[in-house]
Amino acid sequence: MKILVLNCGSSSVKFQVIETSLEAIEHNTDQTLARGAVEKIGLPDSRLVLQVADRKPYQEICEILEHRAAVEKVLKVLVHPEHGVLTDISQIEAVGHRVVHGGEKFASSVLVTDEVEAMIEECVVLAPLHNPHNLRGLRAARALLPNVPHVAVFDTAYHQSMPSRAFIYGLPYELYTRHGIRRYGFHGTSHRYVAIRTAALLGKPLETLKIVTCHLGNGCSMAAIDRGRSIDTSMGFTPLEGLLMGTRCGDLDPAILPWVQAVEELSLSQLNAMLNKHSGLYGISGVSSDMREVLAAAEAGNRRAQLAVEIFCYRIRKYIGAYAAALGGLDAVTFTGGIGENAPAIRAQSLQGLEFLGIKLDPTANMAVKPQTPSLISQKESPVAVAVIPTNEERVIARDTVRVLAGVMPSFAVPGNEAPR
Ligand SMILES: Nc1ncnc2c1ncn2[C@@H]1O[C@H](COP(=O)(O)OP(=O)(O)O)[C@@H](O)[C@H]1O
Ligand SMILES: CC(=O)OP(=O)(O)O
Ligand SMILES: [Mg+2]
Repeated sequence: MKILVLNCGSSSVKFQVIETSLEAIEHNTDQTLARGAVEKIGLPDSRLVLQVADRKPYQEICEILEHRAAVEKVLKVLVHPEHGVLTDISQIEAVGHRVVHGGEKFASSVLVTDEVEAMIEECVVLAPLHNPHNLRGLRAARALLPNVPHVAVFDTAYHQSMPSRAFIYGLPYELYTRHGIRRYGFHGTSHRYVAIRTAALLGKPLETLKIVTCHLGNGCSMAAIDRGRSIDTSMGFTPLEGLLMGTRCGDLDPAILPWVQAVEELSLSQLNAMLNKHSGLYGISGVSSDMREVLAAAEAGNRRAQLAVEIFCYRIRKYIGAYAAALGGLDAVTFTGGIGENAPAIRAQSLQGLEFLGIKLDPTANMAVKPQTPSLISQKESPVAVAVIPTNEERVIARDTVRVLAGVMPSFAVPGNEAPR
């Protein structure tokens, strides 16, 4: 089946066309036919980029004002006689959508109906920065491709297996029962995919492994995966908690917030912007939110850039220790995401001093990791394996679309793990 995968952000629509099937999933032979993005939606210099294997990337600058126009543009370029990969739009048999927040309503990927769309709308209050854009893309695609099934794949669904001790905060319980304030966790499609690929790389059944996965991109999160199930994760009610990120602060003392708000006379939206946009690597280094630039500045002797990198790695190390304890043991640590896959110095520094846990990094293998190649970077005799696995959230979305349509999509909910309502 040819599946169109859409990941709609605030100012971008990322897309892929993936050829997959139940057989392809089993043999890991799915194929990406095209990938691309519409970026800078709403600005006069919006652009469309399309990459097709063995062809020069195609780019077009054009004014695209909103998400529906962006999705329309994507469909148009996909059937373009010269640049496209499809002869006709009817070749798209289904559409898979990334939806960031599914709340407690969705513990699995689902076929989109009007009722499901309304339930996703109800989750907008939980993720005001992500869900409205996802929903806009979903609606546009359903309107433009009304005759094919649409499937929603949630960042939060995989973490619905967490036990209540991991997802309830130490706040008045009514905040949970009335407003759904709890840890949800994000990047679930990525954590799930790299855990499965880690088991395959080790040649061991996933059901026997305790794995800590580190998704380090612009947003960063870690998960403790016990025999294939997420039992804890570092992001929380929103994608702000946990690790230090490009522009997000991660863990902090919540009492800082009212204090800073008062002393700096900030509005709520300014406070939100401070936490989400002006913190993290960028806020500490003052250089950039991009790890490559922060590393270059650190290398050149910039003390604040060095400190930002140190804090970034130290926090990963703390979470590895915490999750080894939560899991009651550790078989593997896996790195993924733009930083996790491409920055050997960050991997090495994050694992520094963890030999006592059985983590013995092979420095040569760590330096030798090739792009887009699953690699083992621990020493042969290391009790804990360390892996680098390229993530592929779009592939999971395409696969889940096939699974949902075939009626073989599992639920990640674990009976007994719910909290009293
Ligand atoms: N070679 C590299 N060395 C260090 N960091 C890198 C490298 N390549 C990419 N990155 C970092 O990866 C991050 C982006 O990760 P990515 O997973 O692509 O982001 P997104 O979450 O937007 O998908 C940026 O901080 C970028 O600097
Ligand atoms: C949920 C989240 O943080 O997503 P991203 O990493 O794409 O920002
Ligand atoms: Mg990402």
